[in-house]
Amino acid sequence: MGAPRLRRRDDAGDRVVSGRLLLLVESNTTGTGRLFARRAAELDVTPVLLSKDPARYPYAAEDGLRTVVVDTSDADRLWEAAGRLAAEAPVAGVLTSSEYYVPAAAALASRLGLPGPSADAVRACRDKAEQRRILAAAGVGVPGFAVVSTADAAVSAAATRLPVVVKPVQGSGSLGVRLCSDLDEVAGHAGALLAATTNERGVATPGRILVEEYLTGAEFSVEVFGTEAVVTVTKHVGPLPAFVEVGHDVPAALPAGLERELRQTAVRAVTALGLGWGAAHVELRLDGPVAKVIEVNPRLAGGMIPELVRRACGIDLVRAQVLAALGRAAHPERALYGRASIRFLTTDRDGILAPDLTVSLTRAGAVPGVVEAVLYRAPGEPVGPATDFRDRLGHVIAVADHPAEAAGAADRGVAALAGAIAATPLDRQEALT
Ligand SMILES: Nc1ncnc2c1ncn2[C@@H]1O[C@H](COP(=O)(O)OP(=O)(O)OP(=O)(O)O)[C@@H](O)[C@H]1O
Repeated sequence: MGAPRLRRRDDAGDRVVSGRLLLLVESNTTGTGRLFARRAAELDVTPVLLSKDPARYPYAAEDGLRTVVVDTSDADRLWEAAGRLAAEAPVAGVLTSSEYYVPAAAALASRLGLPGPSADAVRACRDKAEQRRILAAAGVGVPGFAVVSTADAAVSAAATRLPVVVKPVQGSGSLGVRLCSDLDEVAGHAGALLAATTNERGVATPGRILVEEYLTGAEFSVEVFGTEAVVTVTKHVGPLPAFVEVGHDVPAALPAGLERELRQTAVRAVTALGLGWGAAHVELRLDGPVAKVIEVNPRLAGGMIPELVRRACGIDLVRAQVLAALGRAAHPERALYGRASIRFLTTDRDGILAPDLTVSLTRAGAVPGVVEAVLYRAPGEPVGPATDFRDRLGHVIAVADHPAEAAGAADRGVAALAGAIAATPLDRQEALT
């Protein structure tokens, strides 16, 4: 890789490029991807986004982020791209904020001799069936599950367990995760999932799905860094049969015993999976007094959770993750004792966004405690009921000293934001004709 170089001018423009590069392999599309690049720049490292299609991330152009177009699903193409960049300036780290590219980033980091999680561990973890088997074998609580590759096998597995959750073995953002109440629904949904040959990133699907016992207890996540539980988060999901995350409260307000149960289970899960490097996002549901793991993501949480943790606890998990990738010590210590809540805007019916969104945004922003109100869609866009994270329309973040105040302010804020949803496209069409 050669010795560190002095600052130089970037070929692609006249931005100043620092002596070392942080390679970002693709990005998530909702929030933290942008923050990784910003934190890197704050640490005097130049972020470079490696992507098949950088246009997927509008923030890259908005922030003037350097991008390299490369087939990120091909390890050798990534290696060659890293080699070309290393000829310009030393590569100091490799990271991703995208669930889908954690194994690719880990493998590239390892090949370059840079810090990162075990590529084998993250690959196994990303396959929810494999993850379930490892956790069950290690005695970590998980819902009852069956791995199947035909709709008939899904029906057989569901027969004694109804209602069941039927879901892909790989995925993110609750895509394809559905509660099925009878065997016809199981057959229909399992058949639809198995018929899809590629996921939403265009990657081939494995031809297996999970049929799981439905846990009805409250849902939480524990944000783990290394093998330390940093913070526990209360999660809210929208109406069944989908499981769209519609809000988070940070930190969760819990009795000490329950907090301990969640934290210990999350750390045992991370350890059993051979993770323990950088951030992991562990989702759990209660089954009586016992915490059971819904999923371990071998990456930083999405859904703006890192931003809530920063606002409530003064812990910057994105910065910690970037520091870890650069091989620098990162100790996420709590520095604040506030509360932060987010509520996502969703709708239960077809509609359209108003031509002027500023009124609703201003009203939401004016709710005491609200620190951020955002809409993700343009005026006049059609909207409809949410089945996965992509159908969320915006969010409101509120902070306060007490949990109920932060949650109440976020609820009031998102209710104000809902004023942006107007008549259905059909009504509008009729009105226009
Ligand atoms: N066995 C189960 N019992 C109860 N709820 C479940 C179960 N499996 C999944 N869910 C619900 O569905 C949501 C999404 O499931 P899961 O985490 O497996 O999918 P995902 O696509 O990886 O979602 P995300 O990226 O949001 O974590 C969970 O947060 C939980 O609310």
